[in-house]
Amino acid sequence: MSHAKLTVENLSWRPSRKAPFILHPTSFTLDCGRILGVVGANGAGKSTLLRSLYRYQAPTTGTIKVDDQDIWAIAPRSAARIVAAVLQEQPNDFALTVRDIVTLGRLPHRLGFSSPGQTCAQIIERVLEQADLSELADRQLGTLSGGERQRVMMARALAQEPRLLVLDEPTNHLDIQHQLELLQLVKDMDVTVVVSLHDLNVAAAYCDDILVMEHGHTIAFGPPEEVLTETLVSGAFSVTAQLEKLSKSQNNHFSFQLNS
Ligand SMILES: Nc1ncnc2c1ncn2[C@@H]1O[C@H](COP(=O)(O)OP(=O)(O)OP(=O)(O)O)[C@@H](O)[C@H]1O
Repeated sequence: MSHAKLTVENLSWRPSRKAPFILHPTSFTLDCGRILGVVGANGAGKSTLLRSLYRYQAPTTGTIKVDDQDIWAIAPRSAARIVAAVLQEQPNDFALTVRDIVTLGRLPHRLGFSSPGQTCAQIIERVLEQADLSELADRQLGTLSGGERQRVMMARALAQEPRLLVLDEPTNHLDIQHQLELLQLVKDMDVTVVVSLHDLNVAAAYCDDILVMEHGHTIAFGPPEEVLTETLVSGAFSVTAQLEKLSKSQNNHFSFQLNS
């Protein structure tokens, strides 16, 4: 895998010509290998932004470039060699085994209907191990827990060897250990990442940059310590946010109260 620079310029989206914009024009640059956390209240437009980034929903305006390649100007198969996604919705290929599903991640790299070669098999075994799935490799998807399935989707995306990885709330369904392991895996990978997260403390701990959305607008972009202030977070989430330094870890930590 190799990471890439992501350049988003004037990106917007609305469902139709007469409909209001759900994503208002947004521009940002994410440097090679950085992790961008996208945060915002329910309905702020996070998934809408991500859908254009993983080439599912065509932008109404603007461009998305991974290094110099405009992902909406190339064929879907070529784009699938550059961008991979892990989504909230999980597939229902219940009869396929974990290894079958992870092997699907290699499809964009295969010629026609050729069968997977030795390099491909090595990549699959490596990502199964990275996602702590080696022991489940021959189990059918339908027999796995929600958290195990989520890790399978992560392994499939890694098998794609993307330069940009887009994750829409990837820690849903995961217990604390597997949440931390998945985020550490993301951090250790040689790939540029855009991830939507609801937990601001997790976002601050694992992301290099944060993009805050409110009503379809990008209201802040930058390193967590600059962006995630009490005032901005309180406004974006309509709560009273309090930031304190934890005495043991010295990490910044948000706590929240309903506005009185
Ligand atoms: N195809 C569509 N047609 C009309 N409205 C849409 C469409 N897709 C999304 N929306 C609306 O756009 C808004 C933003 O949705 P989006 O899913 O991007 O928000 P989100 O920040 O990901 O929310 P959540 O945290 O709840 O997942 C929501 O009000 C949603 O109902």
